[in-house]
Amino acid sequence: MQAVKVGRCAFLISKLSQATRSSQLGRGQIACISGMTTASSQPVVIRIPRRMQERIEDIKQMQSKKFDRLPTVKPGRLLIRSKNPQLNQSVGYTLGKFEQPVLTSRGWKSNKALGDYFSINSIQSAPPSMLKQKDEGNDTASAPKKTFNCFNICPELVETLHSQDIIHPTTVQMQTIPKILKGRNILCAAETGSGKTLAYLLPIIHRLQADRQEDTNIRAVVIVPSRELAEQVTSVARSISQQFGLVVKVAGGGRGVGNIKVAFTHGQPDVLVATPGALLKALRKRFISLSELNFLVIDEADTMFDVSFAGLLEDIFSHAQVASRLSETVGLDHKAQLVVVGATFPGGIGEVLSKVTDLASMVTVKSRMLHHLMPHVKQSFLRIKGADKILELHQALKKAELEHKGILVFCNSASTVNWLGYSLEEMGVRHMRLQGEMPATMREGIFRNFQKGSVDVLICTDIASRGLDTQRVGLVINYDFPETHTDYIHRAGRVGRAGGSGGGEVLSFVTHPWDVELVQRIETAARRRTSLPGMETEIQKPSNKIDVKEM
Ligand SMILES: Nc1ncnc2c1ncn2[C@@H]1O[C@H](COP(=O)(O)OP(=O)(O)OP(=O)(O)O)[C@@H](O)[C@H]1O
Repeated sequence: MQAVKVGRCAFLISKLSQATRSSQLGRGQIACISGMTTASSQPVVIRIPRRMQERIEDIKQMQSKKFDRLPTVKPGRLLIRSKNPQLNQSVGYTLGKFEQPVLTSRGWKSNKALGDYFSINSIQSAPPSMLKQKDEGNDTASAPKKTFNCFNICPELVETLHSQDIIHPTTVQMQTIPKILKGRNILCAAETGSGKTLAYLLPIIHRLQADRQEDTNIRAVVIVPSRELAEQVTSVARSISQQFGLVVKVAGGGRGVGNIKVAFTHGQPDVLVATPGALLKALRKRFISLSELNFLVIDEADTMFDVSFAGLLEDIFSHAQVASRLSETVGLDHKAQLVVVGATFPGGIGEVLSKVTDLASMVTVKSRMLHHLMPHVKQSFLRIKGADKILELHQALKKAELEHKGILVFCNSASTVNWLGYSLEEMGVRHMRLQGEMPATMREGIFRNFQKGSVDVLICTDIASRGLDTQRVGLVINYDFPETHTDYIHRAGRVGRAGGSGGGEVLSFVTHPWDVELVQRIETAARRRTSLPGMETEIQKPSNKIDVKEM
């Protein structure tokens, strides 16, 4: 076969296209096209492999007016269901590396798109964190799932978990618990609802009960961004530590120094769960000391390292000694083991951490699904006018009413929460409201009552999106579209949690042109099945090298 110049090749391919269009060639045949070379007058034969013929066919279709894109629908379930069925995408369709997905939301900045919608369907029933983990050696379907006994933690702890119907560790627990037990500083990054709270509390309580001491200072501090989360973590910690006589106390801000002091009048707790403001007040007033601290946990790391808290956190770090080597965590002058936990990790965290510990000492546990859209939760997006949101919301609430599941309605500001509350009141929708500008006394107990099922609808700001365990929530509604990827991930993460009954659903109203870019990124990530763009961090996968070496 002779070589053919590029220009000539293009001519021949166009000839081939004509040939295939007029059905002279069947798909799968090898195409032979004859031309004449100028030098020898011999015919040139180009053999076109079947794959290339198919590609040419696809490009032809794309260029013709009938189709403006490659067909993305295959037999089977749909991953993306759009108002325009031509933009549907099947679960079985995989976008090529360089193939640009055609987005339903591509024209959504224009008002012409009003009324358009698409859904990202759930493609599995269980959360990824509850699936069997291949890299833990359970890579065959027949291998039994591991239980908490595999960590060699005290049997009473395992029994308590059993009584709460918690039998098999989640993937993040499998990786995190042994590392904390070994005394490592750890950065644990795993998707929402994957069981991170027990991943750090279990090894901490195990170690504290094994090393019981009388009349000591606080031995473990957990710092969280909100009072509601502090109460929640306290309740989990108490449920697993009471049997050992360990004392767990909570200190939340907004209720004055007197209130914080009360928590320490009868001695120092073994474990303190606190918001940064309350903890700092307790430290400055010398109600507590962190001199004998064994564990310092920063939960919801992205919020805690955000500029609004970073200053407080640095101040707190100045009261504690954080270990930089494994050997520093034992002995009389031991330093604290640092545990940093979160479901989203934007960049910049390393900068603050490097001021308190040797970054090389931190072992990283990063879940495969970090910053991914949850595959077991249906997520719908509705492009509507701002004025229509209240009616759409009312309709969605009516539809969900029969199921008696909890519904979270997220707004971007406290004033919208209040306004929406009044509007729903007029419509006769029973609900509660939770936002950060409420006085502490008013805020007290709202989330607990919602969790107990006193009402089904909670209208809230993002203070309810971080860390709160919302097993009874079946629907999250973004009344206001979130401003950042992280807010979207955390809000959506209130449904489909480990140990819950099912996937749940997220419904987002998209009203402003400036919302559309984020919608497009979410849709792109869904179609490509990648993590959300713009969420890449310096977090590395845990490496065996770090694992075996001393910190
Ligand atoms: N191994 C397990 N088996 C079953 N359920 C579990 C297990 N571990 C934790 N859970 C339950 O899963 C739910 C979510 O756990 P948790 O609140 O710790 O998640 P998280 O990863 O901290 O989420 P977020 O990122 O939103 O803070 C809780 O109700 C918890 O009791």
